[in-house]
Amino acid sequence: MKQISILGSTGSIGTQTLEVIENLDEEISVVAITANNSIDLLVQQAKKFKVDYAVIMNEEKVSQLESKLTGTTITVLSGLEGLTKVATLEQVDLVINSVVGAIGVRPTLAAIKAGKDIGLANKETLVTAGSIVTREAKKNGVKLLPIDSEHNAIFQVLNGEKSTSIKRLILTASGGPFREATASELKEVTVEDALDHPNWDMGGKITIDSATLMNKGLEVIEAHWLFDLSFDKIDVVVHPQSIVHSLVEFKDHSTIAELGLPDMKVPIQYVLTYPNRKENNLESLNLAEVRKLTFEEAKTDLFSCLEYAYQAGKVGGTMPAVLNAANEIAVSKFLSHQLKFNQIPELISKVISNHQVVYKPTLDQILQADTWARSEAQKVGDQIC
Ligand SMILES: NC(=O)C1=CN([C@@H]2O[C@H](COP(=O)(O)OP(=O)(O)OC[C@H]3O[C@@H](n4cnc5c(N)ncnc54)[C@H](OP(=O)(O)O)[C@@H]3O)[C@@H](O)[C@H]2O)C=CC1
Ligand SMILES: CC(=O)[C@@H](O)[C@H](O)COP(=O)(O)O
Ligand SMILES: [Mn+2]
Repeated sequence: MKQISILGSTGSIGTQTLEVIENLDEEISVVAITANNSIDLLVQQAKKFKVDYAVIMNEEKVSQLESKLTGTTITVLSGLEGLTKVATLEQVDLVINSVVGAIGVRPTLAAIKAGKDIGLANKETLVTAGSIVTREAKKNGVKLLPIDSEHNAIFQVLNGEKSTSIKRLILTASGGPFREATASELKEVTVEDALDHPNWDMGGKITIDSATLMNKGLEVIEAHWLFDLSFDKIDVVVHPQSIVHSLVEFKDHSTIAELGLPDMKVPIQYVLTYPNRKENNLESLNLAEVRKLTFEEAKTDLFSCLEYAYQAGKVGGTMPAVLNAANEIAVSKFLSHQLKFNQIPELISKVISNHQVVYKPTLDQILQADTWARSEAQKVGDQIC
């Protein structure tokens, strides 16, 4: 039986992972689950899935969690140490990383060094430390199985095909809720408007990233590392229906895509059962009902985050970590009404232009750049709002 740890079990991907496991015609044992603050949901999941470990990131909530799990055999752990411990447990075969943000870097690296395969939803880990994560994965013979819908689609299309056969990848983007907005309308959008994604029901941070197109920018960098391709071979096309999850154009001009209804349970299940496919009760795609699949260019003049991500990716070194950290701060400021929507790219642009890049960085240098960018972003945020 496959044994797994789920980092971030209380989030959008985490809860859907548990739902897939519950409905799967294959026994998967959930050994450990983790949350940041959501104690009640964590306790409910821990009891239902009879886990061995429940981890709470926020150290202030440990005693609360302990008291709610009194009388069970579940071990309570906390903080980054707890996350790292459950990512490296002897009995675990696969670690699902569905936390949000660069906080996922250390547990992912620890899991890889312990020889665990990774089901990776947490794109910020690859954006921040892709060079080290992919190097260590190769060295330790572990699989990085992408959960992110576009990368999962490409992974399925490639199915072991050599990267030298690829002409280019084409990542699809929904365009987000402001695909048709003008520059002046973008200045006035609210948090509520930005959280209203047209096709996907996701956590707050990624939903804002989709609205700014930073999500697609992060995904371009994620694809660079996962599929070992230069940035000039990774394109983005806006596809408002989110039915075509991404495409690969091969050298011979065959272009192959993976299609489906927008439902993350499909890529999650593929990762859980990989390399096998299992029956499920999800809905079939009915193209006659969908009727129209449309495609258009991304408006990088209005959504400059996508351009900044390409630039940061091409510069390399510590720059993508800085882009990511600045974005994490900008999004959290926007969500707490301290920044306007159109100030998100402004803040990121100022932070990346103030950064002194370290090329071929060590993990410590990457994490230092991440820390620097967070504090710089706070300063810039205070100046511009
Ligand atoms: N949702 C989706 O459909 C998709 C998501 N992704 C990626 O997957 C990742 C997760 O996204 P999503 O599930 O939407 O996010 P959510 O915000 O819904 O969930 C995040 C999870 O991580 C936990 N968490 C949050 N902050 C921390 C922290 N500082 N330390 C440890 N744990 C933390 C949360 O705990 P708590 O509940 O206590 O806050 C929660 O369990 C992101 O990287 C996202 O980009 C990729 C493709 C699709
Ligand atoms: C479901 C998923 O993979 C998200 O990353 C999704 O792609 C977000 O939608 P956008 O295409 O709007 O960024
Ligand atoms: Mn995606």
